[in-house]
Amino acid sequence: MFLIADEPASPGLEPSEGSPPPLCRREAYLDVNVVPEQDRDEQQAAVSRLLGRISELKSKQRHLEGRRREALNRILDIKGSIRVFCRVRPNSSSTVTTGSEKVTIRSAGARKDFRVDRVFPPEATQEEVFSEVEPIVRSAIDGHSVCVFAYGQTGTGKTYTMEGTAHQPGIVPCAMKQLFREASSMDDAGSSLTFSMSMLEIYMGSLRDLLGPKASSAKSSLNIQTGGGGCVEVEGLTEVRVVDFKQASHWYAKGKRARTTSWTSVNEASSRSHCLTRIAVGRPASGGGGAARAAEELVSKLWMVDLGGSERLLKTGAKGQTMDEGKAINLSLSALGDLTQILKDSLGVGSKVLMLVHISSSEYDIGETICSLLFARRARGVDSGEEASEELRQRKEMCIAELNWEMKDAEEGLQKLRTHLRQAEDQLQEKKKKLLLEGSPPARDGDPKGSPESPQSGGDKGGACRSHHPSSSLPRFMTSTVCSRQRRSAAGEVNGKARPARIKNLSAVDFSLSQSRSLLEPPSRLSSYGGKSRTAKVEAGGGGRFKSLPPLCVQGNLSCNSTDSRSPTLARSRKVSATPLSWRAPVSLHRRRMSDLT
Ligand SMILES: Nc1ncnc2c1ncn2[C@@H]1O[C@H](COP(=O)(O)OP(=O)(O)OP(=O)(O)O)[C@@H](O)[C@H]1O
Repeated sequence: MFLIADEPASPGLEPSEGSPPPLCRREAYLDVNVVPEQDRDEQQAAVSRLLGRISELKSKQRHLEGRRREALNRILDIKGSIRVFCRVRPNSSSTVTTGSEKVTIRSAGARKDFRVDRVFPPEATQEEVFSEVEPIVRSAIDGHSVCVFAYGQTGTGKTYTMEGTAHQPGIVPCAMKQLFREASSMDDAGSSLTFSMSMLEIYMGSLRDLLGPKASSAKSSLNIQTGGGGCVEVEGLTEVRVVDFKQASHWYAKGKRARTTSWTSVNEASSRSHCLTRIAVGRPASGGGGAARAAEELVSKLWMVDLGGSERLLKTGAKGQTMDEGKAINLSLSALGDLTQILKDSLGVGSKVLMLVHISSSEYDIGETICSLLFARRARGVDSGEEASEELRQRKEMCIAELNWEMKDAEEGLQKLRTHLRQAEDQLQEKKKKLLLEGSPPARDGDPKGSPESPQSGGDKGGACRSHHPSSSLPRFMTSTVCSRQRRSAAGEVNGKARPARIKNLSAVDFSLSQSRSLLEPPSRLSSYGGKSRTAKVEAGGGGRFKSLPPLCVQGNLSCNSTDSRSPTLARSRKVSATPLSWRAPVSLHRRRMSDLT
């Protein structure tokens, strides 16, 4: 059988009565689309070989993606699962001086140093800030839940850092862009990821859905529901599926418009609320288990939170008050108390928390600046000025350098693999086309050899909804006191068992616990701090998975390996029934108490 070059490819086409003249047949024989009968088997074999090659490349790709992911996760573990950065707002003042990990406050002949994980001086750009945040955001793609908080005195640049401007985009838009970029570079695995977005604010004690239809954008009653496995859902919260950065930006702009801002004497566009942007990254649950199982998704959440100004009440609500450090810290803890219930499934084992503390360098703001830095110290889990020994720091740095190398190596390997994969897939398409033209169906694409496990689904996915009780692993600065637990148990939460909960009860309890705790503590002063060092954070057991690392990395207290078996995942489809009660007033409750004190 011959096909004529200009004719449409019609499998099984036979020469008709008025067949073309011999010349025409001869031309057709020279055409590239013509596959002589005897070549068919060879073509089929070539297709099979290509399918095998593609399968092999994909398997290597999964392996390298796994290596990259593990290396990143270990880097983040070594750096600490709760990290604190400090950004200093541009101001012409010498009260605050900065090093790469140190902020120094000078006032009235006194001086105090505060250590954080990274300092961004006034001249730091948005790109510089995001470059440090980026690995943490990336781990959301890898299946970990991530919370990024901007905290600090009003007017110090929290919204600037999180939202940015049209020309200087902040963390939220940059993170959205990065998530989609990462997903698109992951080929098959990336295309199975889903992204959905929600925005809410906590305003005057109520939750407001910022992406809801106009009618419901007024104060609405959203309930916090805790599923059996500890998964937290805000019932009724709008969740929009987004497929690219453009869509995500559109919804983000809508949410920002709905956010309540108003004028205060301190900041012309002061945020009067905590604004929470959530991007839920969904991936198919691995492990088979039939159609029902396949329909399930594992979800990790990236929360980006712009907290309301930390001292507004003291400065604008209670004018003329002398700054009291204890009260200010108390207020900041209370702000986080607002969020405890909403975020509790994203703050446990395996999750990454980043607190971006914003300070002003002005002498006038020194009280709030110190409060913010004290809070940063507390959040970081370092109660004393003593830091890890120089030796330990060096070991950490060595380990991180090795793991960075490992990650870079894997990324380069992935880059090459992608090129080979593209080439093989192009060749396969060519071959298939030819076989189709020939009239014989090409061999079916088989699944890649080996397990079709999604690269994101294996291993420790502490960030995806977990079946352990999340409150058992909340960061220390968000955990409850004995007093609050007693009150909580009186309110009906028995033995920490997860059960449907309304935020009204728990949030109010968390609030008062934070408050009572700080009020019981003596006000902090520049000179006296005591407590534990942070070295325990980098002590990770385990070994053997990074055998190529130098001995330094696996000896002593510090290991590049960390395994965590306590992070089973929970499919998002688990939901609990609605409780038609709204929650209200923890903030206003708190404010009343604060004003009682002032
Ligand atoms: N690093 C910075 N570089 C340039 N401008 C900044 C920077 N930080 C803050 N600003 C500017 O300072 C002003 C106040 O910042 P912003 O609104 O972000 O403060 P905020 O901490 O979010 O305040 P509030 O808690 O009251 O909402 C804005 O005009 C912002 O553009």
